[in-house]
Amino acid sequence: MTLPGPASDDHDHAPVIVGTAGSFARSVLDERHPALIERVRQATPYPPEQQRALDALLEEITEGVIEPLDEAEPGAGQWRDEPHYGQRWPDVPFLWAESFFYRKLLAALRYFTPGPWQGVDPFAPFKNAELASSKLDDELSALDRLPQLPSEEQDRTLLHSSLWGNRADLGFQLSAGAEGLGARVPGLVVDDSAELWRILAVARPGMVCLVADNAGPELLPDLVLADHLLTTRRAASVMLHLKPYPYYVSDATTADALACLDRLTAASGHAADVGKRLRQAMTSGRLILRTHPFFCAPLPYAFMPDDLRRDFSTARLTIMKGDLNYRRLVGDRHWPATIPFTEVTAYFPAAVAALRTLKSDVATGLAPHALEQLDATGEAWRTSGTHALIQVSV
Ligand SMILES: O=P(O)(O)OC[C@@]1(O)O[C@H](CO)[C@@H](O)[C@@H]1O
Repeated sequence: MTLPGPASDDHDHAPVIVGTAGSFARSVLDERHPALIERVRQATPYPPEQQRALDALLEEITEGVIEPLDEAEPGAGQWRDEPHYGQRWPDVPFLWAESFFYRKLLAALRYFTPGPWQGVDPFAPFKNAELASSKLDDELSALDRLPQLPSEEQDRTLLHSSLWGNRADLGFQLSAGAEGLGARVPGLVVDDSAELWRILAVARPGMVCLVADNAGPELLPDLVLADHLLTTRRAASVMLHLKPYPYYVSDATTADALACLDRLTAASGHAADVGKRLRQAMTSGRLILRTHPFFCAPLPYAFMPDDLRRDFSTARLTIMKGDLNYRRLVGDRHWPATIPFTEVTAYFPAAVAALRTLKSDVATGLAPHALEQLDATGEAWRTSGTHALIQVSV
């Protein structure tokens, strides 16, 4: 099943986002993807076969039309019936184009092909460098001051650290530092955090699904938040949804989650305590790692398969992290930014919260005056990552 294209919009749907000339989506297709091919090439000494395949991919996305995966590519059959082959990359739904680009990149690098390169994460050099950064040591040691904070401040600090972790710093220092989180709050265009904590403040905690986004500097605060939900009995269990294979450069896989656990337990003080508790939670089944092929599908969550819908329907709350998950949650369309978040997520089987830094055009659930103020700034508030939102739909 494929995202309805621009021509097939229902009358009550906004136009699907495509790579219109001059748009953010177009800049991703024309600039970020070619640049990423070169970054991947520089980071790992791939042999001539992969080099030739990368050259062909670069030519296809810049000069050509969308070509199907080679028939010999493992899993090509799942992509065989897509309706966009032969079209220009900017002319098809941006969500589809971006997702298929990453699938073709892994094909070019023989990620799925039995042999020496099978399962080698092309983005590992970038992820490993982020996780090894000494900057994280300072961030993690700032966690030592967390237990002294009042419980509500702990809630706020860890929720905001998870939210802003999307911007490659953990945000823990912000909570303990002089400037505090106040420095970030102006960037918060919607804040439904009170509703989020209300949903979790129940006598008998249930399962919380946390749909992860990026590894390293984002996944670390996500894991600290998961530990906090477990230790403060807001969650009986946390189901951490991860990508089944490398995706969108930084998206977290199981290997990345385990690397973060190691980073926590190898730290000192509170961070190490959190790491130990999370390892125990995993072995006791209270922290469950889950993945599903749909997390790398080019479709909105409205098209999720039944087994994934069941996971979310049994959860007290599902927390969707990051920009791509938001685009898939609300549908990657040119919605009026004031359309209620509850309206565009009405299909979701249970309570859902989005923790998202705005890094692409789609926006929903903004108050009219907030939208007016943001547009009046003349800043690229939708795509610069300087603004964020916490939205809840029950
Ligand atoms: O989901 P994340 O990691 O927060 O952000 C992913 C993302 O913002 O990066 C792309 C641009 O490079 C966007 O198209 C996409 O939504």
